[in-house]
Amino acid sequence: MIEVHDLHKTFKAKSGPVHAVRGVGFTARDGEITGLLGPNGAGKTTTLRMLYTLMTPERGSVRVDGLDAQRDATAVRRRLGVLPDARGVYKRLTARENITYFGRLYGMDDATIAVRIDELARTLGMEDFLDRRTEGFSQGQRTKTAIARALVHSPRNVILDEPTNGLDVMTTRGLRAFLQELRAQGHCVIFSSHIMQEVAALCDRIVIIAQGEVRANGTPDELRAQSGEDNLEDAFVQLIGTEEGLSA
Ligand SMILES: Nc1ncnc2c1ncn2[C@@H]1O[C@H](COP(=O)(O)OP(=O)(O)OP(=O)(O)O)[C@@H](O)[C@H]1O
Repeated sequence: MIEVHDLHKTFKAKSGPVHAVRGVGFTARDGEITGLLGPNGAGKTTTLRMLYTLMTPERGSVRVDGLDAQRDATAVRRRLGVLPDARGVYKRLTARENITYFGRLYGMDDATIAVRIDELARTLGMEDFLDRRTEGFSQGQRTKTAIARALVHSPRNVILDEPTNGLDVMTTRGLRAFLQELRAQGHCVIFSSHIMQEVAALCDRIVIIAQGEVRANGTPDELRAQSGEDNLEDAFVQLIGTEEGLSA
């Protein structure tokens, strides 16, 4: 479970401060998929970076399975699997070597890593390119490698930044099924997206974020009720106040 309380983050820019995240709070539960939905520049990536301890918030706190992300950063990292916005796979290594390297960093032995890679490769459809160097990989192949790498240690909590960016329809469907499987196994899954159809199709709980603030938070039914709209798409537009950047 990931509990986020009153996060704030400001960046200095030449033109003045950018208040990227202003008091974001929500809870992502085990056995649920929580979607962070918002237009470009809403503060999703910055929020996620604070969740996975890459960035320190100016204010507020993050707890992962009850552990404080700032005080117990190492223990928290062990409990997280992260697909960052910059996928950053090592291009001289094969996909398998990339994943193995991360498994070793998590203290896994090679036999366990090999079994786990077989499992992930099957689920994500990676068999064809698993033993190729990642240099020249398509975006989808790189993303799959980065997802497998994030999950090699079977983390309790999974954070994915725009996981379907650049993926084709079939791969997106496969990834959806995969996230549903993680949910069924009781994992806590958070992913960000600016595509409302995607969030609507998959999420148990949706946190709508715009201009660094949470505009609404609830199940799809609750959001429909809150906005007074029957259609989820209309509810999103109403709650965010703009259609900009919210489309496939
Ligand atoms: N390192 C940084 N320095 C300066 N400004 C930043 C930095 N990182 C983010 N920002 C600004 O903070 C705001 C929120 O950015 P963020 O990347 O969190 O949004 P996002 O919701 O993930 O958007 P997108 O869907 O476009 O990826 C934006 O205005 C962005 O320009």
